[in-house]
Amino acid sequence: MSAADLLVRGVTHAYGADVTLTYPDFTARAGEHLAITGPSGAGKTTLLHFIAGLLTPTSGDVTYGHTRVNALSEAARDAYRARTVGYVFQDFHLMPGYTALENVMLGLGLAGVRGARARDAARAALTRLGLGERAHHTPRQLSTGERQRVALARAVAHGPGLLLADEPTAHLDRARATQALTLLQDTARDLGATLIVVSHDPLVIDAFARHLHVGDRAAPALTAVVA
Ligand SMILES: Nc1ncnc2c1ncn2[C@@H]1O[C@H](COP(=O)(O)OP(=O)(O)OP(=O)(O)O)[C@@H](O)[C@H]1O
Repeated sequence: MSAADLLVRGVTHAYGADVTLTYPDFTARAGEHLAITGPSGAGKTTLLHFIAGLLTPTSGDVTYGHTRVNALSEAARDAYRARTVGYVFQDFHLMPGYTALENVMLGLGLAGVRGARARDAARAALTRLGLGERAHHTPRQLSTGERQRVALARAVAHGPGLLLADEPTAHLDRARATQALTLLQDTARDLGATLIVVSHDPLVIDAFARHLHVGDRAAPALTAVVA
């Protein structure tokens, strides 16, 4: 899967009657790296969920290539996500009873890659991320940094065009955080994927040339600050 342009236009979202989030329009070109910043509660994770097709905004459009993600049926959104998106969740979301290899294979299965091909691709992704020796360990037997690398291996094994990461340095010390960030950026570059990272960590923000600021929802005018 090669990367395509991502367009976000006129997106708002209401969580019940109390919370309405309004987003700046922006475009991420194929293969671009973008950091989404902003205060806690501004709606950064929610925006990542729209892009991943995990959630449909109340109004507006999220378009990836020729796909209007918000207009897809639930089944089509699942298929879009499985084939097009690699998502590294803040808490990794690994299956505790499965080994690292099996966790990566599960993700590949969703993308339609099964059997020996899935095993080979999962092994290759784990090896590329320095986890070849840890493939048969379960998440509980792995360090936090290793778990994060398994989550990254699962996110990239199927060659997604869009790689999304939510607070990828949140659980790591500075040295590990730098390593994780470099890994994310290098992996995205190798894949030719568009990389979008949500973070309020200055380390992450400094590592990205392009930023999109999602403002506090109390402020009516939200602006995109694009370097
Ligand atoms: N399922 C939900 N139901 C109701 N409100 C929600 C739900 N999910 C998020 N919200 C609210 O929407 C707002 C935006 O949440 P979101 O998690 O997207 O923000 P964020 O910028 O990622 O925050 P943080 O930096 O603290 O993780 C918050 O006020 C949050 O409480």
